[in-house]
Amino acid sequence: MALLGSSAVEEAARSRTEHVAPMPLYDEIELVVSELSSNGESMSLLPSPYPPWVVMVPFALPGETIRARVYRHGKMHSYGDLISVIAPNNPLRDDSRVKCKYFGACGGCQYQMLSYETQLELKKRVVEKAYESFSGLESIVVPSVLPTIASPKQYGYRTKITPHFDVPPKSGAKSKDWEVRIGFDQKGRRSVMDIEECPIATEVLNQELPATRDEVKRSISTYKRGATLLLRDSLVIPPKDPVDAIASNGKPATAPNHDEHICITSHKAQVRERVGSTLFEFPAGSFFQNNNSILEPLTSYVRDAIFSPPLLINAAAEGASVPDSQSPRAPTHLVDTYCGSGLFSLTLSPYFAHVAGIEIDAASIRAAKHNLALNGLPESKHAFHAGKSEDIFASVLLSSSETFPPQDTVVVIDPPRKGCDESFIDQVVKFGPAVLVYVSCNVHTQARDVGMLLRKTEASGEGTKYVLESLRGFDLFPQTAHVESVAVLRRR
Ligand SMILES: C[S@@+](CC[C@H](N)C(=O)[O-])C[C@H]1O[C@@H](n2cnc3c(N)ncnc32)[C@H](O)[C@@H]1O
Repeated sequence: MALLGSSAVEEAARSRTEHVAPMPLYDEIELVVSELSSNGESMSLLPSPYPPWVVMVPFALPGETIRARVYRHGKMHSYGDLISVIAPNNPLRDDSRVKCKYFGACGGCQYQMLSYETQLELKKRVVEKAYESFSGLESIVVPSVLPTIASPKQYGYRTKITPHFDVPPKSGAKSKDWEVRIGFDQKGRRSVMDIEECPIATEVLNQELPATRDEVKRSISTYKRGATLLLRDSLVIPPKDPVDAIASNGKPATAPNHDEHICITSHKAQVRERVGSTLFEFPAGSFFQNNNSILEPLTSYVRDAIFSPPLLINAAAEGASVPDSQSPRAPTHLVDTYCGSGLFSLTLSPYFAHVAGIEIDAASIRAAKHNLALNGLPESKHAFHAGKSEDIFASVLLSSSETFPPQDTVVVIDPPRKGCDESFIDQVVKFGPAVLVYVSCNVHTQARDVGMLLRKTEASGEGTKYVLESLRGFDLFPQTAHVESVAVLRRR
């Protein structure tokens, strides 16, 4: 941990004191916060005469003097609850900004007391630090991180929430006063908080939540174990068959309003979302990004990053004409790996002659194929493959029916939080596409994979070289410490 300093870390390892906490559990302690961790928790060094030791406390800000109670120890650090802010960092902190009555206890949001500009700046810093610490790349090859792109909606944006609950203990003293709590995890605890509303969730989800909670409370005795509920915002899907549009009284139903939002609670039911002019339908239980308001800016950014590299934009802005030999030819083929129901393949489809998608979830692949027809896109130029990216990437690209010339191909990589399998990176390196766009909700695994990709390319000795052209955060998760990161790599 940088805050401790490498000599303190080495000394603790030598003396085997890394796990010897210098204070007992539940001690209350006064701290001055040094900085924020990438998950938004404050980090403070214990004051002298304690040995070097960090205490992580949520909901506190750099420069603040706080009182905290330690509840868990780790290696050279402990976790504490915030008891009070003795000296707030004004104007960084403004508690009148907080819109949620559960803020400060719920584990969902970390940043409601901050201005939105500060949140964006903190997320830029998270991307910078991730590349400093996890990419293994020399700073000279890492470009300056561009300002974080703001979310058009900063509250009321979450299109999916998953409140959960436990069942009553079978017997014992606790079972007498037990009351069902339906909501989200309490910060730093394994206990569920009872949550009646969530201001970062969309309006229809908040409208539906009371009825869903009441239903669980009414039927709690029928549950053998705890469960997780699903509430998903959807546009109304028009009936396929005109017969469906006949109301039960036999008269034609009033025409449904297809821009109306409804709440879907069944995993198997279809959800509809619109991104720009592209419609997506997918099963409610399958993956789709949770902040619809920023998806059009995100997909347009990826398109522009592919076709208008910053070098060309800068040259054009300065009035210089770019010689043909220097202007890269426009890619014609797109491979969307970890494609879900086709967010990138479908929104970018008009700009490519051939598009392939790879996704592990067969239901999402069925949805992607359905979404082609939904948007009137030709089946002939698209191919969606169900399977693991690491198992089928090379075979998809080498199959005789779909030829993807590496020098004309863009590969979009958008894996889950754990990042890519190394064997997938090996296949990408071997293939050597013209452009790589790596989108990730975990900038730490992204930095690790991008570093690996650049080193493996250098080591391959095939003469292929990539430039890490741009890095930028997108704020898919306002009020929280999470950031989506987009890295663009171009073959030179
Ligand atoms: C972060 S999501 C991105 C989905 C899509 N690009 C989007 O933005 O809607 C990651 C996707 O990767 C899929 N996935 C997970 N492991 C995979 C693997 N080994 N190979 C292919 N897809 C995988 C998940 O099912 C999920 O749909």
